[in-house]
Amino acid sequence: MTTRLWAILPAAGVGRRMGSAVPKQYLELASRTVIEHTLELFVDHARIAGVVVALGVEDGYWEATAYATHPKVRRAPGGAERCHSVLNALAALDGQADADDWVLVHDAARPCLRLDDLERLIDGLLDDDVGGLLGIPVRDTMKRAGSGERIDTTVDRSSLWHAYTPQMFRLGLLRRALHEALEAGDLVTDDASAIERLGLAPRLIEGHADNIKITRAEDLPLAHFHLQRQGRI
Ligand SMILES: Nc1ccn([C@@H]2O[C@H](COP(=O)(O)OP(=O)(O)OP(=O)(O)O)[C@@H](O)[C@H]2O)c(=O)n1
Ligand SMILES: C[C@](O)(CO)[C@H](O)COP(=O)(O)O
Repeated sequence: MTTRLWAILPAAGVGRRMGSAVPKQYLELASRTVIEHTLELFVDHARIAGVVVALGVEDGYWEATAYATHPKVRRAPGGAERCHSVLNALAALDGQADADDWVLVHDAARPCLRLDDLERLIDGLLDDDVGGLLGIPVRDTMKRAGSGERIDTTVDRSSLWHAYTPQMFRLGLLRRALHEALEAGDLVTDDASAIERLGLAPRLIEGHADNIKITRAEDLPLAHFHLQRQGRI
C-alpha cells in the first residue's frame, strides 16, 4: 500500500485572545471565512487523501461553510486543548488510514500558508525517519522576562525558530506521542513537542513568515494583506 497523506485541521478553539463574539476561524476574510481559506489548499491538493477538521462541540458555524458536505472533508469532535483535538482527529481516520501514513497538522487559524511551502514540507519529509514542521528563524533579539516585566536575561537567538504549521508526522508515531504526553499531564501546545518527548528530533523546514496564526484582532487585516500579496484574493 502506498503511503498516503492526510490533513488534520484543529479548529475547535474559542479565540479568547481575539476577543470576538465569533470564533476566529469563522471570521470573515475577503468574503470567505478564515477556515475556508485554510481548507482550500488541502482539499484541492491532489496528494492529500482526505481532511479531518476538529470542531468544537458547540460549533454552530461549520454547516454554513462551503466545505461542510465536501466528500474529502470529515469532522471530529474537538477537545479541551489543541492536543486533545488533534488526537480526536487522528481517531477519525481509524479504518481508513494506516499507521505509516503521514498526517499534516495545520492550524485552521493559519489561512496564509503558501502552496510552495506545503510542497517543500512534504517533499522534504517524505523519506524522513521522524517528520518535522515549517518554521522561521527568529529575527529579533530575544529577552527572557524576570519579575515586574524587567529583563532577566538576553537569550542567544542564533538557533531559535518560530514553530509554525503544518507539522508532519507518521500517524502511528504522532498518536503514540500525544497519548504519552497527555498521560504525563503534558498539554503540549504543538505536535512536535509530543514527538520531542519521545527523544526524537523533528526537522525544521524554513517557510515564509506570512504563514501567520490569526491570534489577536490586529492579525486579521494582516492576513488580508498577505493573501492579497499572494494574489489569492
Ligand atoms: N481546544 C482547542 C484549542 C485550539 N484549537 C485550534 O488550534 C489552533 C491554534 O490554537 P489557538 O491559536 O490557540 O486558537 P484558540 O485556542 O482559539 O485561541 P485562544 O488561545 O486565544 O483562545 C486553532 O486553529 C484552534 O482552533 C483546537 O482545535 N482545539
Ligand atoms: C501549533 C502552533 O501554532 C505552533 O506555533 C502553536 O503552538 C499553537 O499555540 P496556541 O496557543 O494553540 O495558539
